[in-house]
Amino acid sequence: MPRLAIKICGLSTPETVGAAMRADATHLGFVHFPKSPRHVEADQLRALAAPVPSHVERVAVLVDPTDEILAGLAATGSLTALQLHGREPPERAAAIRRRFGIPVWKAISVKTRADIEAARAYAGAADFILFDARTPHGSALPGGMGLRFDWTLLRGAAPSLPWGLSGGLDVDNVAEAVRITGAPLVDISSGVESAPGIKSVDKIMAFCNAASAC
Ligand SMILES: O=C(O)c1ccccc1N[C@@H]1O[C@H](COP(=O)(O)O)[C@@H](O)[C@H]1O
Repeated sequence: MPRLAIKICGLSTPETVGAAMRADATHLGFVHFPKSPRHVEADQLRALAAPVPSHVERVAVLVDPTDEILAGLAATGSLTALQLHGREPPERAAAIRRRFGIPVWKAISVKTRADIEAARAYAGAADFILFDARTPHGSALPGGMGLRFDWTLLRGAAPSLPWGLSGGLDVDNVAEAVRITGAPLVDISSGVESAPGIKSVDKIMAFCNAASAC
């Protein structure tokens, strides 16, 4: 069976990037969204990603980004994927993929089974679907709030693209999440923090150990 892929998201310091690499995370995520406590500028992202070996994926997390923002990030030459975490429709995802030549992940906010079905519209437009919990109306952030959705909604869903699970994962629930959903990738941000935006080396290690045992 292929190993479970692990994405540690919202990294913003060399120490925690190092911890994620030592813990064998397969994907590192960098948030570029000024409202987020995890926001990193393009130069910071480039510096953080510099020591990361090429087999470890580097994913930028964005919310309804303009082409100008995307051009600045693409110019770092550091990224292997763009995670669109806003309201980008399939046409926008496809246009971004075409223009920047970087694989596109689309985050889908899930509350009901219909949300999971809606992801099918991204076949041919995006490369990967990330199912995340829907944040309450009026929230400051569309993700990274430690909220989970009903994982049983993914039972028998057979998504039309490669996919992963995020939203409210932590060291104590990751095994159950993978058992219920069969997710090939798990993505975590606030579950490996000691406070919003402050990643914990110990929590990163513990989460990766637990996920690797799945
Ligand atoms: O983490 C953020 O600040 C963030 C901001 C804007 C969009 C997405 C964001 N985070 C993503 O949300 C999911 C779930 O996070 P959590 O584990 O529930 O805290 C994850 O993919 C983050 O990349």
